[in-house]
Amino acid sequence: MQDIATLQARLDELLRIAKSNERKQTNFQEYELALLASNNLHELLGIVLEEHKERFQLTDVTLLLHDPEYEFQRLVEAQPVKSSWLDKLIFTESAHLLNQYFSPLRKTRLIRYSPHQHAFLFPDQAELGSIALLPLIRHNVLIGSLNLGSRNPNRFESNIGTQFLEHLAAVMSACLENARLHEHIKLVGLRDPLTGINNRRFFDQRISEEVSRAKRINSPLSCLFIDLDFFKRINDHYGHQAGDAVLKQVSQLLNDRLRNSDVLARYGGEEFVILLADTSAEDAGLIAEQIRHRVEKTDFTIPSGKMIHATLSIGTATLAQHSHIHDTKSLVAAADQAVYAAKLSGRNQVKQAR
Ligand SMILES: Nc1nc2c(ncn2[C@@H]2O[C@H](COP(=O)(O)OP(=O)(O)OP(=O)(O)O)[C@@H](O)[C@H]2O)c(=O)[nH]1
Repeated sequence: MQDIATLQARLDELLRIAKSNERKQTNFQEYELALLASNNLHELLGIVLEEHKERFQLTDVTLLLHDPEYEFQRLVEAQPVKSSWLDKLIFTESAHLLNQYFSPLRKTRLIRYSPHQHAFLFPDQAELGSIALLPLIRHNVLIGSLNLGSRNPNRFESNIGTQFLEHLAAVMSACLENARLHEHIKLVGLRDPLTGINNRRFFDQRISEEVSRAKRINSPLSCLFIDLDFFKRINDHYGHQAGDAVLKQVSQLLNDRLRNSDVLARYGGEEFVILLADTSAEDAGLIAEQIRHRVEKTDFTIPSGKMIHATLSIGTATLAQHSHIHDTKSLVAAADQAVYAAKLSGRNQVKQAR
């Protein structure tokens, strides 16, 4: 009799566990479907930063993303962001910082919460007992971590199975990457979204046209490569929004200086390029010097309201008849070498390609 009762109790227990697992699985599946059905980055972030917590009865859910080029931040900031997300969406430029939570195995970690070690991942300062840190991996690269926090110290313990969580992390990584690419493609076009000026793709198309034209009418064509000096320091000292503000103001200043026939583009991060049609090497040098001087004298306003200074280095090159600079490739290469020479000679100066 005793045996049957024990057996029955055991069966009841197993049935209870099976039912609970089934509920869990359904919940995970529904959640995954919602992630997969999301249409854009903001919708996806809403699901992760808001729905996740309620659905799985957690105290806090945050997302840490590795964002060395500020791309995610820019895509997120392109639309209004709920203030409640600010403490839940964390960016880092440092792969090292992210790796330190997972290395070397990059496995899901179920651990006791330690304010000393984990406060960065949970800026809300909620009272947490245990946490799960899920590495988000895409194409073998650690792109971020999903951080789940519970007040209950026993909710995430190392002996609990992590299968569901690992599956979820894989789906979330794919969705994040997908949303990022999707937003990126929308922005690519021929304009640079930050500064509103032409982007490199536009420049690459236009330079071939300009070179053909210059050769056809036998007119000089000058190219200016412009690179902000020690720009990393601006980001490091004042934050990347300050760096962005300087980039915008520099593009405005360059734009104001040019004629309609000139071509201005953002070539890369803190690099700009200008094509000056019908402009000799000498005139290009004068224009470059004016630009350099104006930037040096400008008070750039950053979001904190502070005024800061910046300088830039410029390399100029001119395509002309009987010169070794005679096609697109040699023109770009010569201007690039000249700006490099300007940097080497101490920055905040103009160098002309020979
Ligand atoms: N804020 C901001 N920073 C950017 C952007 N694109 C690139 N950067 C930053 O520009 C910096 C360029 O750094 P470096 O290539 O080391 O050059 P630098 O500090 O300007 O030094 P020099 O060119 O040698 O004078 C990096 O820190 C990038 O993160 C952007 O769109 N916005």
